[in-house]
This record gives sequence, C-alpha cells and structure tokens, in this order.
Amino acid sequence: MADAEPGVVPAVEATADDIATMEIRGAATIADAAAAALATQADRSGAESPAAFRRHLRAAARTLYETRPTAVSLPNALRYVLRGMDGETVADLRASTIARAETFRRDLERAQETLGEIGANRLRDGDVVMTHCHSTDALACIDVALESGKAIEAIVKETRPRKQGHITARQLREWGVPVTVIVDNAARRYLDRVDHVLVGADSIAADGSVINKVGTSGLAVNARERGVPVMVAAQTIKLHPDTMTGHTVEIELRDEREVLSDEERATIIGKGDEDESAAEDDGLTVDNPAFDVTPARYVDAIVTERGQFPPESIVTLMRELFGETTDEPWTV
Ligand SMILES: O=P(O)(O)OC[C@H]1O[C@H](OP(=O)(O)O)[C@H](O)[C@@H]1O
Repeated sequence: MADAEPGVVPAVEATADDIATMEIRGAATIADAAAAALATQADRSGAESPAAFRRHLRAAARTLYETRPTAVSLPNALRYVLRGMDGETVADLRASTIARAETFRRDLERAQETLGEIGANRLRDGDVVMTHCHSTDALACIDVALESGKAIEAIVKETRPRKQGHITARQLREWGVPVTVIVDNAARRYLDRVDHVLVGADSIAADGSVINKVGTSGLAVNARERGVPVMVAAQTIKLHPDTMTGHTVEIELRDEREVLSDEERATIIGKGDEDESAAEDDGLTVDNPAFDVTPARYVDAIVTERGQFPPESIVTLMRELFGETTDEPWTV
C-alpha cells in the first residue's frame, strides 16, 4: 500500500487495505464501501478550511482508487460522491458529502433490487443456471425468481484461484437452492444441463464487451457453442465511461502466490524454499490475471436496473448516463 496521503483518516486507509487484499470484494460491494469511506472521511476530517477539506477528500478518493484497477464501479462511486461535495464552509461541505454518499448507497441497493426483478423475468420455473465467481447482481436475479415461487437449480463453478464460487454456493444453499459445485475445467461438460449462464461484471465497455472474473470468456464461448444463453447482471455503475473515448480497461494482475504457494513453486523448480538461490530468476513465471474480456457477440443480454439490453446497444445507455466526460474522480 502506498504511503498515507496527508489528511486521510485511518478508517479510509483501512478500507483501502481491505479492498486491495479482497477482504472487501465484488464490484458493487467495493463501490458501497468506497462511498461509505468518503462519508467517514468527511465526518472525521480535521480540516480547518474548505480548501483543506476538499483536498483531503480528494486524497481519500485517490487512496481508495489506487487499490484495484478493473472494477469501474469504484471510480464511478468516487466521482459521484465528490460531485456532491458542495458548500462554502467546512460544515456545509461535510454535510453535503455525507448526504451524497448516503444517496449513492441507497440508490445502489435499490438498483440491485430493480435489476434482480428484471433479471428474474428471464428465469423460468425449473431452470438450471451456471454461475462463475460471486456476483451480488447475479444472485439478486435468482433471489427474486425464488421469491416469486420459481424453482431454480445451480451449477456453481469453483472459480480458481480464490474460489469465490464457495461464497455463491453458500448463499444459494441458504436460500434452499440445490447446488452442484464443479471445478472450472468441468464447465463445458455440464453445459448440456444448463438453461442460462448467469454472471456479473466488473466493467462493461462501450462496445458491449464484458470484463468479469477470469474464465468468463471461455465459459461464454463454450456456452454459445452449446446454445446456452449468457446473461450478464450488471448495474449501470459497472458501465465504463472511459471506453467511449477509446480507452481500454486495465486487467488486474494479482500476486502469483494466489496461484502457486512458495512451497509449490519450490517443488516445481526442484529447490528448497529456504535455498537462497531460489530468489534468483529460476525461469518459472506465474501469471495471475484476475479478469478477462468477453466480446459482445458471446453475450445474449446485459441486465441493468434500467432494463435489459443487447450488449451492442449498451453504448446508448452509457452516453445518456455519463455524457462524454471521463476525468479522474478527483478532478471533478
Ligand atoms: O458487483 P457484483 O455483482 O457483486 O460482483 C461483480 C464482480 O466482482 C467480482 O470481482 P472480484 O471478486 O472483486 O475480483 C466478480 O468478478 C464478480 O462477477
């Protein structure tokens, strides 16, 4: 983690650490935590002038922003809250920022509920869904379907390396859904039994491509080959405004030890991990991209709180919601 920025309260640093280490994870949950952290910064700020207050809020936003690069819900949340920071006095700035963060968090929750109602319409009684990773937006669709009396079964991909599929399986079992957990490599074999692939998104690009947990693109290609529709549940906070002006979405590369422990690495290269020469270049590289890009042509529908969209038309909604401005969150 980078050095603390002046004026940033410890609670914001702690939230940033939790996001970076994935104690707090999932694009919507990260956005919610970031907005809450900005409210805490506003509440506890020791700034004595409006200029210092604004400076410290922006520094807090930068600290949160620098944690993980792929889920656009994070900068979108920061930008939204900072745009509401308004007033001539520290007291007014504090109140307006806190109120804006509260509005954001409430809207986020409502958006997920609405999205769930829309997504549930795609699910029929008796359907089997295949999930990848853990997405609260995707689960919201199943939740509403269950509430309306539909029976749903789930085939849950484990999702290496961090196995967020376990979180999905736990939630679904809590709701009484019959769950079959499979290793990621088994997905194609099980697609014959599946009515929908249902995943979330960390970012949606202007061309309708979906940036989600690594493995989503292979799953979508296989699903297309098997004729299984792919449904992406993503609130509009996942729409990536920079992609309207040609920017690409940065794919996070995480620590290689999520894939290979030091002991496993030592076993592969045939050295004890206490061996000093193990620190030298041993010719073994481990890559650990956290996300991949699924082209729009493999996605059947993007379900948002504003309705269901064919991926190719998502840019229309993006323009309506974001205009063409794509500044860094703290330059607003
Ligand atoms: O916003 P919700 O739908 O909860 O999650 C969206 C996405 O965030 C997660 O990323 P990570 O586990 O934080 O790397 C997954 O890729 C998931 O599909």
